[in-house]
Amino acid sequence: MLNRLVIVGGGTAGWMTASYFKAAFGDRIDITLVESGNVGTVGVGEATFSDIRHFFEFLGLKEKDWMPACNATYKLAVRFENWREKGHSFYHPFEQMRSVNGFPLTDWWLHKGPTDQFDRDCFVMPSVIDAGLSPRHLDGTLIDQPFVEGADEMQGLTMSEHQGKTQFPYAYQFEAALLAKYLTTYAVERGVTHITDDVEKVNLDERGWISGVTTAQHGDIEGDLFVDCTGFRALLLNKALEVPFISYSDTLPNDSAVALQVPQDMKARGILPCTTATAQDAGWIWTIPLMGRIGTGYVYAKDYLSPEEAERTLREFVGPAAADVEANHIRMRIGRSENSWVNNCVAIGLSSGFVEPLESTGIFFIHHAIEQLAKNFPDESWSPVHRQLYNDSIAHVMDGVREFLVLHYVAAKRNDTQYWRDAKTRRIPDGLAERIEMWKTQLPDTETVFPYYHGLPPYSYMCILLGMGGIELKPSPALALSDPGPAEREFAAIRDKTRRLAETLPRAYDYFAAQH
Ligand SMILES: Cc1cc2nc3c(=O)[nH]c(=O)nc-3n(C[C@H](O)[C@H](O)[C@H](O)COP(=O)(O)OP(=O)(O)OC[C@H]3O[C@@H](n4cnc5c(N)ncnc54)[C@H](O)[C@@H]3O)c2cc1C
Ligand SMILES: N[C@H](Cc1c[nH]c2cc(Cl)ccc12)C(=O)O
Repeated sequence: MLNRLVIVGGGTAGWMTASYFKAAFGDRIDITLVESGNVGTVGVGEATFSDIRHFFEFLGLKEKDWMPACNATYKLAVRFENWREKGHSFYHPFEQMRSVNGFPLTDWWLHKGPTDQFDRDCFVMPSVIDAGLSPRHLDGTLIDQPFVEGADEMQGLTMSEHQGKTQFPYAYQFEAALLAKYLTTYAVERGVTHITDDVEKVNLDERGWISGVTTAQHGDIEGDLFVDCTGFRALLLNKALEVPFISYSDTLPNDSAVALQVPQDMKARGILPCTTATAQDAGWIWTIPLMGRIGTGYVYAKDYLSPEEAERTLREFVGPAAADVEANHIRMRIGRSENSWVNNCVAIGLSSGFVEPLESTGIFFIHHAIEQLAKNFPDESWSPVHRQLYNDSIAHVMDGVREFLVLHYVAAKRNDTQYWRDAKTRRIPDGLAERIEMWKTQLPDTETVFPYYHGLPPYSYMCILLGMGGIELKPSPALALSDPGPAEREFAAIRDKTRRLAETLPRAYDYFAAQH
């Protein structure tokens, strides 16, 4: 039986993989995780997709247990500031797009918008976020959404099987290092062998398959399937097996980041329950509120900005609270491995690929890779079909997300610096130009977005197109011949619901203070 899994690397990717496979296969799988005591983890990675809740459910973990341990908060949207012009903001919320007579509400909004804010008119969440509210009441009940928690027909589905069925109203923000620690306890309690040591050599057999890894103090570790979770180093897949890496730098030039972890009194400050991405002269700054601190960082292209200037800008942006905080400068490898599974080696996490964290996709990539590996887990026959299906799925998810991110820059109206002007003339992925031409006339739908599963529904594309403001969009001509009454009633219903929620939901801080 093929059941010896060796995971090299103990960051978020390594521990998520170890925990998931123990939860999936129990004692029938033998898992060893070796992580260096000398090489650190990336140390950021704090905002997620809402889909991550399936991961926690699969492990049997409850919010009330893991969230306080990871200083976690709720994320109801990404808030984009200054991408259209300075002073403008809009949300990409976790909220299903309403549809009226077969047309998305955003189409009706284009036809006859009640205000110039598509997000506040078409969704409830933006006003909930502006008011700093929690999506759960103090007794734990969920915001009034068309969503049934724990519905039987949803159990055991992968993320791709869930897509389009429901939209859960929030994701999470947490300290990734604390989550890795929490999962270490989870995995070790369930029988994962944990070794702290440096892998110094990857041993290949005559076919070029990995027979084992040699550590500094624990000798050789042998296994059947090796999971490379060594981060940007990609020691097994890219270094030992020499699998080529496809850079995305021609379409996504941001290759650097500087991060700060700024202690804050969240009670005094309050929690804006979202991740904010504020456009800058040569990139953007993330702001992620956690319990007890703000995680923040400037993502930029070093062709346009030096690390010193980036750090200075970030410190000015944060203000005096950052004065004594040490900055963490990070070089990002943007792109993906040609194949993430080769022979008996599967790369998961940064070793497989990465795109800038503008839509918080890093942990989503890990979760997706784990689900796909579980689905395509090999036996002694090592069928190439499993590898092929896995590799295609990983490539599609990463290429699809790349396309979505490129759209942010192409659609942003801002053009006040060379960085933003170049964003309009840089090469874009094949197919995107044609799709944008189509979306100018007909808003994105399942038929016209990137044709493979990549985690993002068509309404996400609508939000970016409508919010960024640099591409002129037209409503469907059919709406001019249609009765506007039902759409007007829907806009009014959203206004009513927003008012009702503002009166009943607790402040986000108060909700978490009660949990802690
Ligand atoms: C600037 C930035 C911001 C990000 N923000 C987000 C976000 O908001 N949301 C999100 O979802 N994702 C985000 N990510 C991505 C996220 O950080 C990663 O996906 C996640 O942390 C997984 O990292 P990893 O485990 O693959 O690698 P790492 O954290 O780098 O871990 C690598 C592991 O390999 C081990 N290792 C390396 N060499 C050896 C060796 N020789 N022997 C033994 N062990 C070894 C190390 O000790 C470490 O344990 C961000 C990434 C960056 C760079
Ligand atoms: N898989 C979906 C992806 C998704 C839907 N809405 C949003 C909003 C934001 Cl900010 C990020 C991702 C998504 C999910 O996670 O719910």
